[in-house]
Amino acid sequence: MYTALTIAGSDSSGGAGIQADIKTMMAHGIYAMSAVTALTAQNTTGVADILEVTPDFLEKQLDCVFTDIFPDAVKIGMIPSAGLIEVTADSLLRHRARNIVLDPVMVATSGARLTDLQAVEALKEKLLPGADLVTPNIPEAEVLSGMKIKDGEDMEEAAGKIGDTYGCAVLCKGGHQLNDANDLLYRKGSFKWFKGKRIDNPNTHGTGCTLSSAIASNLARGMEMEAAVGLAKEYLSKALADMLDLGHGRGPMNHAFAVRDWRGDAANEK
Ligand SMILES: Nc1ncnc2c1ncn2[C@@H]1O[C@H](COP(=O)(O)OP(=O)(O)OP(=O)(O)O)[C@@H](O)[C@H]1O
Ligand SMILES: Cc1ncc(COP(=O)(O)O)c(N)n1
Repeated sequence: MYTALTIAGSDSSGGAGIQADIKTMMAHGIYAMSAVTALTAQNTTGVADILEVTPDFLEKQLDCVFTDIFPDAVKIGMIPSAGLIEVTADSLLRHRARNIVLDPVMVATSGARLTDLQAVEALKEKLLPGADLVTPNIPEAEVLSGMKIKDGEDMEEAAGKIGDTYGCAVLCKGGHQLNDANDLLYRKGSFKWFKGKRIDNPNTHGTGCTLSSAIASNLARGMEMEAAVGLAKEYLSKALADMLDLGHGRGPMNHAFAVRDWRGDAANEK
């Protein structure tokens, strides 16, 4: 059995964070494990509160996982503070973690800040250099590259800057563009565009978490980076195109499309 670990925050509404990661990994046939960085009280309309774990407790979770069931891939999502980032980076290095996919979560779809400003600096200094792939959306790529992004050419320049500065592959996600949903992979000096048709669904809560967990799941199976990204984008598009509509705000996607074969019916029908 292939295994993966998510290091992220819990989303009480189940659409993003640890919950989205585990659903995605399960749908990929991966044994999913988690190290929780924070509890969030949130739903589709916003984040009511955040309760961080202590760095010491995060370190213990990571030690427990790595010394027992070594993960074939690691997905990193929301880490709210610099102290928690430092512990994570040290632990990944100490345990020689592999296939590390870093989603540099900063702000939720609902607009709430999920990480403080010192955490962004620690992310750059400690986590990016050890990651195999970092997956910023456009606003995050602007923060990491220090430049404004208006079009595809700017995405290429920003992804190149981030990749060359931190020595990792970069997937700049285009979900925040108006007309299409094209993502750009920069790796070892070359670019590859993953074209996506924009799906007319406002329920995009957790798209970034889902995409990065799907990539980590594919890497855990031993897939090459390009194939892993391409297949992950296909999974994300299918989950979004299923048009699940839950909650009063920006709702989650449907991972259940992937288990319909087993159920023999539409798992989301009520
Ligand atoms: N309306 C859409 N139609 C098709 N694909 C989309 C749409 N919105 C986002 N995506 C895709 O979803 C993935 C995540 O991209 P996005 O830029 O939304 O990341 P994000 O902002 O980190 O996500 P999150 O909503 O979790 O914060 C990308 O592959 C992107 O192309
Ligand atoms: C615990 C947690 N992690 C990540 C996100 C980002 O996801 P989104 O931008 O879709 O709200 C979130 N809202 N909550």
